[in-house]
Amino acid sequence: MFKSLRTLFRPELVLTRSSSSYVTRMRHLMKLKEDDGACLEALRSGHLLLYHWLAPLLQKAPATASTPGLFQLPAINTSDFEGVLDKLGKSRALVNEAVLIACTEQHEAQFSLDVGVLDKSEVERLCGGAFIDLRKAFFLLRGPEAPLVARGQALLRWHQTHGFCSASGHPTFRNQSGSQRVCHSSGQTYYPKMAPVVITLISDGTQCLLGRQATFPRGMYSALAGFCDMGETIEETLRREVAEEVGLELDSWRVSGTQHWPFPQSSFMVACHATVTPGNTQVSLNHEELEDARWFSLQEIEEALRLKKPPRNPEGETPTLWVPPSYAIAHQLVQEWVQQQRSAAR
Ligand SMILES: NC(=O)C1=CN([C@@H]2O[C@H](COP(=O)(O)OP(=O)(O)OC[C@H]3O[C@@H](n4cnc5c(N)ncnc54)[C@H](OP(=O)(O)O)[C@@H]3O)[C@@H](O)[C@H]2O)C=CC1
Ligand SMILES: [Mg+2]
Repeated sequence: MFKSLRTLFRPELVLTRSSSSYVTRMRHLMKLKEDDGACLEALRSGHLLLYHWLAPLLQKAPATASTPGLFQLPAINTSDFEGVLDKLGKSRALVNEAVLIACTEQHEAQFSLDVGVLDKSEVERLCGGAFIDLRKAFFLLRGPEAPLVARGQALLRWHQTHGFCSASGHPTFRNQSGSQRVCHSSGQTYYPKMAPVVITLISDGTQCLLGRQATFPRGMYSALAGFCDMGETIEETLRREVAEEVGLELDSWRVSGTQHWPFPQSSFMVACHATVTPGNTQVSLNHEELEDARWFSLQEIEEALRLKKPPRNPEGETPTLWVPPSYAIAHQLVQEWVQQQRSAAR
C-alpha cells in the first residue's frame, strides 16, 4: 500500500512560510503548465491522484482517537504506477494522459489520471484502496485533500467532455499539462471553465431564510443559489436570484468567501450574507425553482448544526431540519450567521 499524500502536500503551511517560497512554487507551476517538455519531465517524478470513471482512489487513514474511520489520498508516484501497469500487462503510455493539478512545497508536481480503461478491482488491489464516488469521498476526506481531489476530478471531466471544437467539429488536442485544448482546424484555444454561482444567506436580524429544491434529500434546506447570467455582476445576480426565487428585495449584502464546487459540473461559488429589513420578510415562492423557503430561528439552526450525519427522516413523519455538510460553502454561511447572532446577543 502507498503512503499518504497528506505527508507530501500541506498547502496550509504556505501561510506560515515566507511569501517568496510561495512565489517560487507558483512560478514553477506556471512553467509546468506552459512548457510541455518541463511538464513531461516533472511527470516522471510526479505524484498521481487516480480516478476510475471520475471516482477518486482513497485508502483508509491510520485511526486515531480523534479521527476514527477517516480516509486519505494514497501517494502514488509515476514509477510506482508504471509498475502497476507492467503487472497488468498494459502500456505505460497511459501515464502521459495525466493532467497537472498542483505541486508540493518541495516542487513535486501532482497530477490526476483517470484509469477507467483498467480493471477497477485490480487497480484497487495493486494500489491499496477503493475508488469512491466524489460526493462520498468529500465526506471521508479532511483538510486540503477534499478540494484537491475535486480539482483533479473537475479537470479530468473537462477534458473528457471537450474533445471536439464547437466551431469546426474537429478534434481538439491538449497540451501536456492539460491546461488548455486547441483545435488545429479553427485555431480556437479552449481553457477549463467554471460557471459562476452566487449563494446567499438572508437574515432579517433574528432569523435566516433557507430554501429547498424538490430534489434535495428530505429535511435539507440550504442558502439560496443561482447561476450568473452573461454580463451580470455578483451584486446583480444576487438581487435577481433572490427576487426570482423568493420575491424579496435586499437591503444590504457582503461577500463572505468563495469555493470551487464540482457538482454536477464545475461552479465557482461566491458566498454572500444579505439582509432584508424586518418589515420586508414576506416570502413569495417561485415554485418552479424551489419547493419551499422558510425563515428559521437561531435555535432551529443550532439544532440542525448539531446533527453529525443526515437524519433518517422516515416517510410520513415531519422531517428533521438539516443543512448542507461542512464541505459545502452553504454550511460556512450558516455557521457564520450563528456566530453573528451569538455575538450580537452578548
Ligand atoms: N456548495 C454549496 O454550498 C452549494 C452549491 N450549490 C450549487 O449551486 C449551483 C446553482 O444552484 P441552483 O439553485 O441550482 O441554480 P439556479 O437557481 O440558477 O437554477 C438552476 C437552473 O438554472 C439554469 N442554468 C442557468 N445557467 C446554468 C449553468 N451555467 N449551469 C447549469 N444550469 C444553469 C438551469 O435551468 P434549465 O435546466 O431550465 O436550463 C438550471 O436548472 C448548483 O450547481 C448547486 O449544486 C447550491 C447550494 C449549495
Ligand atoms: Mg437556485
